[in-house]
Amino acid sequence: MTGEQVLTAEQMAECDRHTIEDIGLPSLVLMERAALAATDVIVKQMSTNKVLVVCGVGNNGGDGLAVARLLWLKGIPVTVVLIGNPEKATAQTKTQLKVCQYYGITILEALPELDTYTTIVDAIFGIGLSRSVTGKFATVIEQLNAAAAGKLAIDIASGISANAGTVLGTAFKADVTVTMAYQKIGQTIAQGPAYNGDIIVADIGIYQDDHSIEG
Ligand SMILES: NC(=O)C1=CN([C@@H]2O[C@H](COP(=O)(O)OP(=O)(O)OC[C@H]3O[C@@H](n4cnc5c(N)ncnc54)[C@H](O)[C@@H]3O)[C@@H](O)[C@H]2O)[C@@H](O)CC1
Ligand SMILES: [K+]
Repeated sequence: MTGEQVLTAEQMAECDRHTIEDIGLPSLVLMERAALAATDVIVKQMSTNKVLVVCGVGNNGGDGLAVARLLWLKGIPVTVVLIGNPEKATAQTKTQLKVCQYYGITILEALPELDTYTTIVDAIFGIGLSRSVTGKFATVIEQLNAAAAGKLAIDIASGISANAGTVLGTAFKADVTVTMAYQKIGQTIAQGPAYNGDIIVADIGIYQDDHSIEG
């Protein structure tokens, strides 16, 4: 079903759309499955002494906020940094933000001192990255890269072009990437492999050819 195929950002976005609009699986269900998959890898493979989840305001950030909540509910110390204007967040990400606020998870607007964090989760940009990373986003990514913590990227290392595999300005350097449904072509070419770390493809219920699936 998933695994071997490699998709462009546009193909992946079309698969997302098809699953949500044509099949009818709610977007928040897919986001929850993405977050459960990433959380599982964090718990099994990363140090959970103190986790920092750095989120943008797109749906990649929504995945990150859901991960933060799932870690929190397991009793793992977690802090969120939200970069970007929350008023511009997607509907799903606004919902995830509200839920994190309900649980009293600390949500910062700027990076804290990174020395004590054992794992950093990158949920800044996913396949929606559309231009070069500059300004505060670039500064944050460079500071994260300089930290000693283990690093996990959600879907794709922020700053890597999902189609070309090139670094768009600057990019997060992950030890592990949990990518949703299919690898993106940019993870397999150019600088992509050097920034992914180990790739884990998570089956979250999105299939490119769902008519060929046998029950
Ligand atoms: N559509 C869905 O239902 C699902 C989406 N998923 C997640 O959603 C991600 C895609 O979400 P989106 O399409 O919302 O996009 P992203 O979350 O990847 O990023 C889009 C946001 O980043 C901004 N942006 C793009 N390039 C920028 C730059 N260089 N500097 C500053 N801001 C920049 C855009 O204006 C927008 O606000 C996937 O990678 C995956 O992590 C998963 O939750 C699975 C289901
Ligand atoms: K990311």
